[in-house]
Amino acid sequence: MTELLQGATRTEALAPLLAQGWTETPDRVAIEKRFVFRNFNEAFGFMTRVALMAEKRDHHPDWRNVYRTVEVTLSTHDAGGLTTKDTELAQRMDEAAAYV
Ligand SMILES: C[C@H](O)[C@H](O)[C@H]1CNC2=NC(N)=NC(=O)C2=N1
Repeated sequence: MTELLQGATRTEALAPLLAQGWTETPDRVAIEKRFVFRNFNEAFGFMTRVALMAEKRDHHPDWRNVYRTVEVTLSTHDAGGLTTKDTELAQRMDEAAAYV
């Protein structure tokens, strides 16, 4: 199982993501972000790219799509919080969102 991010390692791993619009959930076991695209086609294209990536990594987002917005929450369930699987997927999602 991937180790929980804790202490200074956690702070360092989260810093760039918080600067890119990710926030910690109030219970601190997950990070979340709302992506807003120009239209549904772009939103669903993003979800398609991320879905393939998530399946390859066996690490999947909790997400909700309404028209052109996609709300995402990331955590590692079996670790009970945040791991590098989440911070890495978050970074890849930001890259996928920029590719529209
Ligand atoms: C059995 C399988 O590896 C696990 O259920 C995986 C699948 N995808 C997952 N995705 C996420 N976000 N967290 C997990 O803990 C997780 N676990």
